[in-house]
Amino acid sequence: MAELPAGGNWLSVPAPAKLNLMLHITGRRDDGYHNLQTLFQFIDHGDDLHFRLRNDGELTLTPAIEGVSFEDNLIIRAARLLQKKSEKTLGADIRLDKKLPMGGGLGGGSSDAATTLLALNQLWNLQLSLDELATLGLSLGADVPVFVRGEAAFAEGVGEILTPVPELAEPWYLVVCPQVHVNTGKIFSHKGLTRDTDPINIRTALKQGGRNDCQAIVSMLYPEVGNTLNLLNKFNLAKMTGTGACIFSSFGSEAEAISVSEQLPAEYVAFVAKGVNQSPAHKVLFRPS
Ligand SMILES: C[C@@](CO)(OP(=O)(O)O)[C@H](O)COP(=O)(O)OP(=O)(O)OC[C@H]1O[C@@H](n2ccc(N)nc2=O)[C@H](O)[C@@H]1O
Ligand SMILES: Nc1ncnc2c1ncn2[C@@H]1O[C@H](COP(=O)(O)OP(=O)(O)O)[C@@H](O)[C@H]1O
Repeated sequence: MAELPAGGNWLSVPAPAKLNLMLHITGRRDDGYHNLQTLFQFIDHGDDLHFRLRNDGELTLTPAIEGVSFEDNLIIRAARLLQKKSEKTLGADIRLDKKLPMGGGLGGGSSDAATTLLALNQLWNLQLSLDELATLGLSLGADVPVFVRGEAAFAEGVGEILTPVPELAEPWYLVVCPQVHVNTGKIFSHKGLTRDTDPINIRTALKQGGRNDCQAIVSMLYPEVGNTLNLLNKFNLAKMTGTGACIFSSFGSEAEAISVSEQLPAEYVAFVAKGVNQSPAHKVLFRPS
């Protein structure tokens, strides 16, 4: 990341990735969306965003994301929602240090949106509650509310009915990112998708975990995903996050995770990160003073 331009104070806030430790699809709703049951946990790896106040109502974002227009970028969409809500003419310069792959199931876009809502709420002194920010966030994407609330959670509905699960273990993860962009809509509309898994309760989800109902279809449509799962499974149980493409495997120590990553073929893109039940964004913004 290039140095932040001089002048003004920059507020730097991480936008962590999430993993779906299990993902069951329990039905299809009348609006075409699917009801899910999923366990969300954050990892201490993600994008970084930097915000500087402007008093002229303008928004800038540097650098742009290739293939995503300025107004479509979830960062700008989140900022616009807050501008509308506050009826104030505040603006911001925003710098994005993008590290997460797009369409990887790591929730990078949703996390960028949530970090923007949290950071600008503070920078613009809007005093919106987490409930209000989560409701605004849901209009941007089903995964935004969990990032706004910042607690590892069991999620139901399309992901907006959240029950915190602070008791989740916080292992080290090896995350491998096959270089394909999975189209979420294509997976949910596939006729072979398992979409009638019986609902389970939180206790069962925490005790037994669960599978990812999208994994079989994604592996079939994107062979790189299936191949990566097969390879990682030789070392340790591996699972896909969200609608893919990224695969993760958990370890008791950082050293074990690194050791497996070092045994992967050189062309594999992978990183090691720690599972955390509190969002790193919350750690920065709600640090006790
Ligand atoms: C399933 C998850 C789990 O985390 O996958 P990832 O995106 O993280 O991989 C998310 O909740 C994804 O939520 P979100 O990111 O909002 O989904 P979008 O890309 O907007 O969804 C694209 C399309 O998939 C379908 N869709 C999405 C979510 C859902 N619960 N049911 C659906 O049927 C809808 O047709 C929607 O138009
Ligand atoms: N700031 C952003 N970061 C990533 N993706 C964005 C962003 N703004 C808009 N998008 C769009 O959202 C899509 C989903 O991105 P992302 O959240 O990273 O994937 P996933 O939901 O699979 O983890 C991207 O393909 C891109 O078109």
